[in-house]
Amino acid sequence: MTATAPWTIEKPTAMLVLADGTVIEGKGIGATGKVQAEVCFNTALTGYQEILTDPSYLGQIVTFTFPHIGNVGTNEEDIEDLTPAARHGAVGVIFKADITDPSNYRAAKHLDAWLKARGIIGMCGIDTRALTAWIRENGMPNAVIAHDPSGVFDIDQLKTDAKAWSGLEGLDLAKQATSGQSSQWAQTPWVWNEGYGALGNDEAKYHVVCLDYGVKRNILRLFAGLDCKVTVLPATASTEDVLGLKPDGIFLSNGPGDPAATGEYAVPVIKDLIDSEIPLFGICLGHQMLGLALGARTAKMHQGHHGANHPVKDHTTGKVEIVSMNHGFAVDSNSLPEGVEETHISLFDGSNCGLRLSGKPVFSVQHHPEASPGPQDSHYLFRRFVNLVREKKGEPALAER
Ligand SMILES: NC(=O)CC[C@H](N)C(=O)O
Repeated sequence: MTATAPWTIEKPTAMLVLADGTVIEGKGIGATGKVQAEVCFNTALTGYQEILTDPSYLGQIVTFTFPHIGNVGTNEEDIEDLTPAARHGAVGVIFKADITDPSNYRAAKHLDAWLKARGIIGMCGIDTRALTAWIRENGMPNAVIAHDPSGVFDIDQLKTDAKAWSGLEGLDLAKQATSGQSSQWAQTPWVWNEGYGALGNDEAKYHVVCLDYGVKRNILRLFAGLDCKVTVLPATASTEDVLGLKPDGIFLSNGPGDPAATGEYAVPVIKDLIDSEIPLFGICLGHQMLGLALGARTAKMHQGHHGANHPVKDHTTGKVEIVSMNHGFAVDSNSLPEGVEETHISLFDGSNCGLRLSGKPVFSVQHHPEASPGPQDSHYLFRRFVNLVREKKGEPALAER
């Protein structure tokens, strides 16, 4: 008797077709249909629901290197996008193993049903190690993922679709991922056995304005946990919209797509905000856009950084933090103009992970200090930001760690 590999598919109901014509067969899961996107791999062992709902993944298909995804089901709490109805997040997903029935006290829905409801097209039963190795070798490919329970696919058409997609480079997705209207945020971080809390109006000492390019909820919660009420503004907000709110601090959020493609509407506003002398903090896309506003360049990476186990060094303290990452573009360290200091680097490849502007309360990081999912080593960056606000008000600094 010949052993059958667990990923052998008798009747494929899903296809991943890469722009170079590679065809990978699998079993369809989640929503049906087809979508063009870039494939990236994520090495996190936990937190699939937060990953899939991170708006920074818009335009991407995530292949998880961890083989068993879905074991703890899904719930209403672990969603990261501000407007879940708009479904800003990953558009496709790839797992090695099929999804098992959930086993967790927080599970409210099977991952397969949740993927269907959210419109995420998926496939399982493929050798995700081989796909990951392919991406490491060749870079993140443009592709089409298709799921059809009939098992009938027009492969030539899928190849044409995969080739025809112009990719993430030059693509502005921040305008699409932004919540598009102003809103208030006061929810504080999740606490074991208690769930999420709320910051009362009289407890809010500071007011932070967040420019939303596709913000994750846990970033806003960490601000609220440090006595900051947050006003979230759309990506296209003007300098006057921001300054009119008289913020104590300004935050530039994470988000999808190419930072350089936001140059026309967002970067000029960020330049004005730097001049305002109000403490300014950026994360991921916000970091890249701040870099552009300061005169640096950004570039597409080969395989990007997506995971929850990346070592990053903070030059300002000499400490190494293990962080959550999700980016496919990066600020080119060699392009940092005078007066802009590189504060953090990736210990995987030396790429830029942070900057600050000398003489101004302005800094940003490439990684995701809010974690969600991931280690919480970088939470100190939120205190670093609040300390800039406190310094301006003549208040003593909080301990960073
Ligand atoms: N997480 C993010 O904000 C991602 C930023 C940008 N879209 C990138 O891929 O590099």
